[in-house]
Amino acid sequence: MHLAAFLIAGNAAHSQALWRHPQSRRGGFLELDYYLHIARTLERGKFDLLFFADRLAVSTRYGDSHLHGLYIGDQDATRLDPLPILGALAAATSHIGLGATRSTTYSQPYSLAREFATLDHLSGGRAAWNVVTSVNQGEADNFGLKETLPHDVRYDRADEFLEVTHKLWHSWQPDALRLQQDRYADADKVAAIDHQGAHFSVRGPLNIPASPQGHPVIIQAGSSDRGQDFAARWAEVVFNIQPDLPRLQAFYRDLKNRAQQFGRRPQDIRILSAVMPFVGQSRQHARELQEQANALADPLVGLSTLSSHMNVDFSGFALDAPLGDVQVSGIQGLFKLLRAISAERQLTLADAGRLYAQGVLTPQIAGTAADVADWLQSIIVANGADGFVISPSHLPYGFDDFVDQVIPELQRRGAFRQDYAGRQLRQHLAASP
Ligand SMILES: Cc1cc2nc3c(=O)[nH]c(=O)nc-3n(C[C@H](O)[C@H](O)[C@H](O)COP(=O)(O)O)c2cc1C
Repeated sequence: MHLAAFLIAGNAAHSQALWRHPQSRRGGFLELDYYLHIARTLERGKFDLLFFADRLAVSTRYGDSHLHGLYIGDQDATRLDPLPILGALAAATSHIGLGATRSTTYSQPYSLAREFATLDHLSGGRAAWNVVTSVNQGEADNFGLKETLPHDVRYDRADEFLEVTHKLWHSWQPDALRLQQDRYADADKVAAIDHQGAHFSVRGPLNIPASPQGHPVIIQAGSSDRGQDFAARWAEVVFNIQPDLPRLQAFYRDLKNRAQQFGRRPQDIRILSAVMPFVGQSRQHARELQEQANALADPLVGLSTLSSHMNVDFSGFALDAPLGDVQVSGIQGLFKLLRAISAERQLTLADAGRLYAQGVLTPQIAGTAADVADWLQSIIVANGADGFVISPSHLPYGFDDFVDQVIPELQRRGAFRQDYAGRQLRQHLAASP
């Protein structure tokens, strides 16, 4: 079983009520020690990695203005840049993987290759990149685009982006740097990449020597058909959000098969599914924790976040009517899922907004440590996932209960590592307990 921790360097996580939770430290996301506590707790729990999701705009789709999202504190209201935070966490940890989101639509390959090569050197081989193509008009507005690129064009650009960054990361042979008095580097072991493509023209080489991992671990979370092809070609870790076992198994089977179509082995991709655990001393206590968190979820916050994710303004839709079928250019996989759940449970738009605010459809598990461990293991055994993205309901202490209660239970069962076998992230992902 592999475990990743889901973080946003801001007021929310998957739960958009996170900042309103009585146990959350409001404004803590602006302070370094907030992240240091989280990272040290997760490393104590032997997590494979922690990673920060990210977005490059406040929500501006709901009501075609930023006022609503900021007034009520939706998922995109405030986000620090995750990479400087990871640099600080690299100094405070020694084993846990450190992942950050960067957009292929609003970055340049050369600068992004430097950011992650730098992190990989400074962390001793623990860097990971969650590759996104970005989803909404607010981001396009911040980067000079009249409108967001069409969905599949974003992925075509992303494919070329990954080709260029991999060429750059490997433009130095591992032993090229000599640091000798008479020879700084074996220059003939460092090659220009001379990339000329539809989207990028990059000469290279990178001005950073080969890093410990060679290149960062590549993470992706697309769930559309095109998104899954992209993942099958490039991703070593794939995140997904699926509400039940049949959907988990279908996604797992499909993606593992796609990997083989791209000449890769099924085990080359670790599929981690998002889950939000509520761990109690009793089942009743756990349910109370879950109800307390969910009661803080405001339907209009969820609709503001939904508007941002789907790049559609839901402010004009009737709250008491079902969620209609609209063409979305954002996270198509998630919208399809929300429509299916809304139909199954006959949700109104307000209900769907509340559900979305609770956790962006991330399934919630409430129970004792043994109950949560049972559920996690049942998904692994049923080939629903290779592991999980653990999503917090509050921060900075939202992972403490899981690390203090569920990890020891999983370790006792032999279902999770007792300790790290190596120092690098790719080693954690290769190891099975
Ligand atoms: C667990 C998870 C985390 C994600 N994190 C981000 C993120 O940080 N930033 C972002 O723009 N999109 C994020 N997404 C959305 C996907 O990265 C992807 O951009 C989106 O699913 C669109 O792809 P699709 O149309 O192929 O589904 C996330 C999705 C999932 C399931």
